[in-house]
Amino acid sequence: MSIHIALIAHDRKKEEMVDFVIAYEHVLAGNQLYATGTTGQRIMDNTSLKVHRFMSGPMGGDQQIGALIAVNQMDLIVFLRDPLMAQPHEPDITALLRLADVHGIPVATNLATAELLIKALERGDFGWRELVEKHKPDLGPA
Ligand SMILES: O=C(CO)COP(=O)(O)O
Repeated sequence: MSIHIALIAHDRKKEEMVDFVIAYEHVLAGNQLYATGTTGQRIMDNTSLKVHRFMSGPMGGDQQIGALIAVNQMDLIVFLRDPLMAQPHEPDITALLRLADVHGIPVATNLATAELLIKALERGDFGWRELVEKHKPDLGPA
């Protein structure tokens, strides 16, 4: 199954993201990949993956990915956040993570969780979706 995956990394986490996408290129390939601007560029520079790039995070990229979550077009997010540095667009980051929680989208915010998610994806493990679906809030018109 091909799913929609967003890949986002703050500056001091971009090396981690590059290592991650190189290690799991075989799993990521075949899915629809999205990224904020600079992260997407780094991924394409270092792999043969094709990534749809949005704006850079501070310029609205997090919001663009949030908009895809809102219309049910995002299935999994790897967002390697920098927990040790304040970001000028912190409200956008919070909004993205909030929307992921509203819509029950799995988000990895560190490398360890990212590996767990990608390994589940590799196994084709989507059983978790049943319970998420059962407890989804009534979101009104689609
Ligand atoms: O700031 C970001 C996410 O909040 C990432 O943006 P870039 O990928 O453009 O660096």
